[in-house]
Amino acid sequence: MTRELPMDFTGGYCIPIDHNVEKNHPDCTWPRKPLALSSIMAIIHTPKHSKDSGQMKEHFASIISAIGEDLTRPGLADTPERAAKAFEFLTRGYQQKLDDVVNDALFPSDSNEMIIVKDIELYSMCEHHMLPFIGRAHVAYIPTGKVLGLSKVARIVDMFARRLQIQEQLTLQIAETVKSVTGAEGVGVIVEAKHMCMMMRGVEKQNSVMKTSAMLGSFRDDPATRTEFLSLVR
Ligand SMILES: Nc1nc2c(ncn2[C@@H]2O[C@H](COP(=O)(O)OP(=O)(O)OP(=O)(O)O)[C@@H](O)[C@H]2O)c(=O)[nH]1
Repeated sequence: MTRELPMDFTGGYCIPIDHNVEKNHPDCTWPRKPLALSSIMAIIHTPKHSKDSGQMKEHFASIISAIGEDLTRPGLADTPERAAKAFEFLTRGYQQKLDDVVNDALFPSDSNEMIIVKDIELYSMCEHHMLPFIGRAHVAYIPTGKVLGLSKVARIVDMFARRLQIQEQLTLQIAETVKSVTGAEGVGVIVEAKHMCMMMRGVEKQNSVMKTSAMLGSFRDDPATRTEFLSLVR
């Protein structure tokens, strides 16, 4: 079945952003035109959900009953509550605010050399099956006067990973956010991950790895910068 995914156009390539955005956003037309960075940031930093763990607990109880299990047996009695808590944790990115995540950890620096944070492990969940995808992110940027606290790069990765995602969107969100927070002249992000929806079910391929990248600013425009990033990541 061919499916039209809602698309956004950023930095020269298209990625799905959000099912509601395309319908509602006046800039989202076809053929696509670039969204202003402020619009992108507003979209990706606005949590669209408020948590309700009581409701989640009830829903998990319904799912357990629906698969034919006995909710009253001792092993399962507390499972709806545990599952709700786990799910809340796994999707906590919706509750996070960028300002809190960054916590003003931006420091003046004269460096204009590439900064890379490699091998940031990530745990996310595909929005199609709500099954995990697990992998690593490599994030690089070239600062222009200020650098970001090292841990904050990993926190930004987590903030977006801990939502229902597709890998392409996650990759771009990390890149756009690092760029907007640091004002970097360029940002490169590579994510490599294995998707449980392809391993545990469906096509059942155990060894395929998905690699996605987002190159912004000089990482996009300057082949030497991109090559340096790719060689350092390798
Ligand atoms: N591009 C992309 N696709 C993803 C990601 N996570 C899951 N998918 C894919 O989303 C698609 C959903 O396809 P559907 O045909 O609607 O669902 P399905 O019948 O469960 O598909 P199968 O997984 O092929 O059994 C599948 O091809 C998944 O592999 C992701 O991060 N990026």
